[in-house]
Amino acid sequence: MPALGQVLLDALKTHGAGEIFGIPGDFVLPFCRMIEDSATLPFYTLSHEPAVGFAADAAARFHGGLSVAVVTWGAGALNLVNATAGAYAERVPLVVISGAPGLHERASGWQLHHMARTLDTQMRIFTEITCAQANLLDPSAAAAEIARVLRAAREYSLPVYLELPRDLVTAGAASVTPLPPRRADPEALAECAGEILARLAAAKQPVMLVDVELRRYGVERAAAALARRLGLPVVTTFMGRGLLSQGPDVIAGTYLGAAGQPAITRLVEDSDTPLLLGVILSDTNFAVSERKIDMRRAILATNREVRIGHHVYPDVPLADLLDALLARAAPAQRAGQQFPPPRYAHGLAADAAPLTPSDIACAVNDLFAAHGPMPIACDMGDCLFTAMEIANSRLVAPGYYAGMGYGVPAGLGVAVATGERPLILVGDGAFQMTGFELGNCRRYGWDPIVIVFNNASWEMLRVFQPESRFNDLDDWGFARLAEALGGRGMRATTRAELAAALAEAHATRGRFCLVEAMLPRGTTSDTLARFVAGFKAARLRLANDG
Ligand SMILES: Cc1ncc(Cc2csc(CCOP(=O)(O)OP(=O)(O)O)c2C)c(N)n1
Ligand SMILES: [Mg+2]
Repeated sequence: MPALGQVLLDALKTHGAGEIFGIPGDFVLPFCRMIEDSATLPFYTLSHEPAVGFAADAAARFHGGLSVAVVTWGAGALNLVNATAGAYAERVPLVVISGAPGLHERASGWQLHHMARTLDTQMRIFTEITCAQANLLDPSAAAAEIARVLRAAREYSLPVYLELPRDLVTAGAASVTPLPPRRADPEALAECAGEILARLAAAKQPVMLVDVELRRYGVERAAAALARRLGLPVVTTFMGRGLLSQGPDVIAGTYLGAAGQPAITRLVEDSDTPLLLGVILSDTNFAVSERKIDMRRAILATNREVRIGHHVYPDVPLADLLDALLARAAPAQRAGQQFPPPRYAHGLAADAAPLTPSDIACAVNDLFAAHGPMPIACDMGDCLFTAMEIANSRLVAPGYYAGMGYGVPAGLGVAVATGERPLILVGDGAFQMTGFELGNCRRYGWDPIVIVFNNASWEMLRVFQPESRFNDLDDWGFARLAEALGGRGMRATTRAELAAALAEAHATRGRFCLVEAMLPRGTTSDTLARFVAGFKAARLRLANDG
C-alpha cells in the first residue's frame, strides 16, 4: 500500500490543488520531507504562517481551485487561524494541513510542546473556521476521510482542515477515490428555475448583482450568457469587482451605494427584482446603500441555496442553477440597457505636485496602457479603495474580511498561481506586518512590483477618528529596506518621480521592485472619501430612523 502522506499528496493534486505553501516544524517534518522528495506539488516555504495562509488563499482565488497550507502543530497552525478565517469569510477553498503528535505521544499523558490546552484544542479551533475536518489517526479510514473533506472544500468553496500525526506519514493507506459532486435535486431545481424566470419575466426593472462566488465556482461565463439572454444589466459588488471581465457588454458597473455612480446605485436600489448571484450580504458590499435592497422581492443564490422572498430551495449549487436557467430561459423581449464603460483616469501630469492615492491609480493606468495589465494583489487600507480606480479586473484583496497583511504574501501567491509578474498595492501599516516576506523573492525568482502607500499613518482609521494620535506612524524608509531584502527600492514624492519610478520598476526584471509613494497625511483616494461620506450618511440615516 502507498504511504499515507503520498496518498494525501496525490489526492490534493487529483482534487485540483496547484501548489503547497508552508513552514515546517518537528510535528510536520516527515510530511514536509515527503512533499519535497515526491515533488507531487510545488512546495514554497515563507517566513511566517499568516503569509503562508494569505499566499495560498490568493493562489486558490487565481487558479479557481484548492490551494494548500502545511504547518506544524500548535505554534504554527494557530498562527494560521486569521488567514483561515479570512478565507472562510471570502469563500476560498484553502486546505489547511497540520502535522500533529504521533500516536505514541498522544498516549504519553504528557503536556506536549506546542500544546495550548488539550490534544484536541486545535481541532476545535479550526472546526469553527472550516467547513470540514478530519484527524487522520486511522490509516485504514484515511482515504474515505480525505475524499469527504476535499469534496467539501470544492463544493462549498470554503477552507477545510486535516491533521496528520507525524508517525503515520509513512503508514500504508489506500489511495483516495474522489467522491462524485452532489447535484441539486432535479425536481427542486426545475421548480426553482421556473419560479425565478417567471419573476424576472414579470419584472419591470430586474438587475443581476454578482459577487465572488461566481469566480469561486467558475460560472462567470454562464452568468454573462444568462444576462444577455434575459437582457439583464449586470452590476458587481465591491468585493466582486472585476467579475465577468470577459463580458464587458453586460457589465454596467460596480455597486458602491452612496459612494458609487448614481446611475448604478439607482439600477440596484430601485430594482423590483434584484437577482443576486453568489452575493455575500456583507456590510462592505451594502453598508453604504442609500436604500436597502428589498429582500422580499430579491432572489439570492449563494452558499448552495436559493432564497426567494421568504422561502428557500436548499442544496442548489450555483452551477446547477445557472445551467437550469439557461436551459429554460427564452430570449427576453427586453432590450439590454447599454451603459457607458466605467471611466478610469489616465495621463498623469509628470510634475512636481505632491502625490495623492488617486495619482497612483492614474500612474498605474498609464503603466498598464503602455505595457498591458498585471494581476493585482491588494492589501486592506486606502490602497484597496484606490484599486477601484485602476482599470484592471484581475485583483485579489480581503474586500470583505478586511484583514491587513494580505497584500505582499498574496502577491507571492499570485506569482505562483499565474506565472506572471504581479503588482502589489499595500499601505505602510500593512507592510509593517508582512512586507518582509519579500525577502523570499530572490530564492524563488519572484519579481513583483510593489507600491507602498507611505503616509506614515493608519490613515483609514484617522478618517474615522482623526483625534487619535496613535494613528501617527513613523517613516520606516521602505525603499532603503528593499535593497537589504534583495530587491530594488525607489522613493517618489512627486508625480514626476512616481511615473519615473514605475517605468524604472517595470523595466527591471529578476528582482522585486518597491516603489515607496510618499503621501502627505490626510490625503485619501477619491473613492475612500466618497465611501467615508456615504458610510457616515448611512449611519446618520440609521440613527434618525431609530
Ligand atoms: C490585521 C488587522 N489589524 C488591524 C486592522 C484595523 C485597520 C484597518 S485599516 C488600518 C490602517 C491601515 O494602515 P495602512 O498604512 O496599511 O493603510 P492606510 O490606511 O491607507 O494608511 C487598520 C490598523 C485590520 N483591518 N487588520
Ligand atoms: Mg498608511
